[in-house]
Amino acid sequence: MIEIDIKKKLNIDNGGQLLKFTGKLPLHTVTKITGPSGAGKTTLLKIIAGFISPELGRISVNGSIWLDTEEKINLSPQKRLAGFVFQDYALFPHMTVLQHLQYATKGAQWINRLLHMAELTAFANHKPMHLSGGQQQRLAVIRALATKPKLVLMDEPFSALDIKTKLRFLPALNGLFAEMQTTAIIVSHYPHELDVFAGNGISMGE
Ligand SMILES: Nc1ncnc2c1ncn2[C@@H]1O[C@H](COP(=O)(O)OP(=O)(O)OP(=O)(O)O)[C@@H](O)[C@H]1O
Repeated sequence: MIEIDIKKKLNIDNGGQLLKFTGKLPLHTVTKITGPSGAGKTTLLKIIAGFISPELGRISVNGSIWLDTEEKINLSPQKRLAGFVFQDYALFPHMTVLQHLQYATKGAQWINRLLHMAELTAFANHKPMHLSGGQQQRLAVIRALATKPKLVLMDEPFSALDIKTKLRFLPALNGLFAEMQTTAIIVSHYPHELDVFAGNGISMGE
């Protein structure tokens, strides 16, 4: 179980808005987060990953404390070991597709499997600027999975994919999550695109 109870001030320069989130998210399944723009979905994912610190709160994962502002505990992102798919992909411009994956793992078979799933095998030696938006996004997804993280946090990870690609890629991803017993938290503006994943939905800011 991931137990979250946090408070974070948002928009400090613009009047202030409080992001309050309390929830218990089950392990080994997908939690789907939706909500209007500005509700704080990205901020919540970054707080769970450890990239942003809330003013107040507590996060524990399977009993181990990642954050406790009262106890002054705040594990670094490196210690939380979550895979993260950023909304803007955050790829390395100077690295090829293959190098992105080799940076994360030495497992050649695993890399080949991820490339195949993302339909990127033929593009292994391409740098991001020579990939389409959808290919870049699929690379961001498989890079996040390359270290075989127990927890994957994905921010709008399918927004650049066309419907046919989604119909192939999402079920494959779902199968991989089941096989690896992955806990995933996925933010999407389109809740129905996540129907392939069993799991709970959370609506923020409505
Ligand atoms: N590190 C931060 N500290 C304080 N406020 C922040 C921080 N990062 C973003 N914000 C503010 O928090 C608000 C919510 O942003 P966030 O990106 O989390 O929303 P969102 O629900 O993901 O929106 P979208 O669906 O448009 O991506 C924004 O108004 C933003 O300016």
